[in-house]
Amino acid sequence: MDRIILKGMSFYGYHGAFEAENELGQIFLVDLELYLDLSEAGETDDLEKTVHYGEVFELVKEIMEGKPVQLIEHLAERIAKQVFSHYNRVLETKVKITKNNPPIPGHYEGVGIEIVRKR
Ligand SMILES: Nc1nc2c(c(=O)[nH]1)N=C([C@H](O)[C@@H](O)CO)CN2
Repeated sequence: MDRIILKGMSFYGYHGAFEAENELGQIFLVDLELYLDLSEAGETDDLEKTVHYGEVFELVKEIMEGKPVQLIEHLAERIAKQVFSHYNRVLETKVKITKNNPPIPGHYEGVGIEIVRKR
């Protein structure tokens, strides 16, 4: 299916299950895919016939820079719900959230989760 992709969005937030994370904060990376039919927008060259990815960025930013929660799963679920409630055209969404520097000793590129939700 066609999709709109928002890749490597980066936000500073205070989410986490540990107190240190809530106090110091850290960078969260978000990748988002919206599955929808893009043929009408392609045919007509009309922004009204698709989803404006700039608006979607603002929606994600509000959640990621908003009230701290414990789990990145909860952030991803909130993003998926907001996408569906704002954009009827979107049939499915994939949300990936990564922390590159969580307070976990060891060597790794990052830790994260990915969810796929259908309307
Ligand atoms: N599945 C998850 N596991 C963990 C999370 C999370 O959000 N989802 N969070 C933490 C801590 O906040 C982590 O950043 C530091 O250990 C632990 N595990």
